[in-house]
Amino acid sequence: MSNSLIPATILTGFLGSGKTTLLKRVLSEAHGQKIAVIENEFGEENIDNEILVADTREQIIQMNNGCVCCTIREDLRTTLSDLAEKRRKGELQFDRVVIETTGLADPGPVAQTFFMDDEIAESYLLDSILTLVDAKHGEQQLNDRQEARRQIGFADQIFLSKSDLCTEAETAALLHRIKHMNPRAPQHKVHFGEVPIADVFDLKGFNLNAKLEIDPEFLNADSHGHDHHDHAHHDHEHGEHCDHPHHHAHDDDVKSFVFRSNKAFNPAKLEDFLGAIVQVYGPKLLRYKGVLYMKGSDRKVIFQGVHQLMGSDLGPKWAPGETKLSKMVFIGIDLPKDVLLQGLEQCLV
Ligand SMILES: Nc1nc2c(ncn2[C@@H]2O[C@H](COP(=O)(O)OP(=O)(O)OP(=O)(O)O)[C@@H](O)[C@H]2O)c(=O)[nH]1
Repeated sequence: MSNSLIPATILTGFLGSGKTTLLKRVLSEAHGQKIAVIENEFGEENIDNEILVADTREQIIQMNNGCVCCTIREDLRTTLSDLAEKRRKGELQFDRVVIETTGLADPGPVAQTFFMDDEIAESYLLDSILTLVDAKHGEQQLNDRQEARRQIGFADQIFLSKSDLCTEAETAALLHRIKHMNPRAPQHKVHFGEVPIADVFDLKGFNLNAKLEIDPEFLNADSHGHDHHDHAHHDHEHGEHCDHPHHHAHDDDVKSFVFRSNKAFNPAKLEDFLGAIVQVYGPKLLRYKGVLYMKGSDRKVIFQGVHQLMGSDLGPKWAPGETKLSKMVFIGIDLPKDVLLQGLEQCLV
């Protein structure tokens, strides 16, 4: 038991988005689980016994290779390493770790800490990044602050708080905008942090074998224009179409695009291309993930990454009768979509 990897969850969201509210709720509902919480700020409130709090100062260090996108949080590394050691020695018992970032934090260096430091990677498994968005102030925050937009781009799961303070139309518009920034993160409204624990833990956002879930509506909207049906239950004033005026009003720098093809990839070409891409665009790439159809293999290849850190693995076999298809989603800041799509196209057999 103590030898198994400790799951870690990053809880992020802009100032006042409801992180603490959600965390308290989760801690009170996590029946039987002991959760270590790491906060990168001092809370003035009393923390009960089950919660461990470590004071951590914001400090981002640059790694030797000089890549600005490959940073780890040294304070976090030390805290995680101390916690794991205490757990090994039996001095502390906990089943998982939640890291609550400050509202202005960039989740990138926090996430990378789990992949770039061997000692941390041997003790922990990053499960997911959860991003809270304030329904009332989110629109403005996304307009004004890149931190808020990056938090969306990194997310495995979006929680929308305070929708009780907004109209249905406002909420729908915000969720629509977020979906374009990050199509792979499911969206859930939360009322004062009320969420089923299954939406919070063991999401396997960084698991190479996890299925790639992209909202089919998004795929349709992206590739075929406006011939799809709109979100079933929202009574959008603009009817069936995806191109609401609000959609065009925001040209968010955090964007996503999807690559799909029925043709197989040439593995060597693709490896070269992706290697070059992450070298050049690493700082701008937030998250990317794909299920790949490779020539010469009867198995799926799964890949995913954060900034320049990319991992890939053999997945399950293509099932008999299953349509072989590559599907990749890239989420980043001002990515040159056309260059990347054309480049990928050229890696096909
Ligand atoms: N109306 C409403 N208020 C909420 C909801 N969720 C949280 N709040 C309130 O929003 C305020 C901020 O919530 P916090 O949980 O402190 O937010 P936070 O993200 O931890 O804030 P910082 O740590 O300052 O970034 C508090 O007053 C909460 O009670 C919600 O669903 N609806």
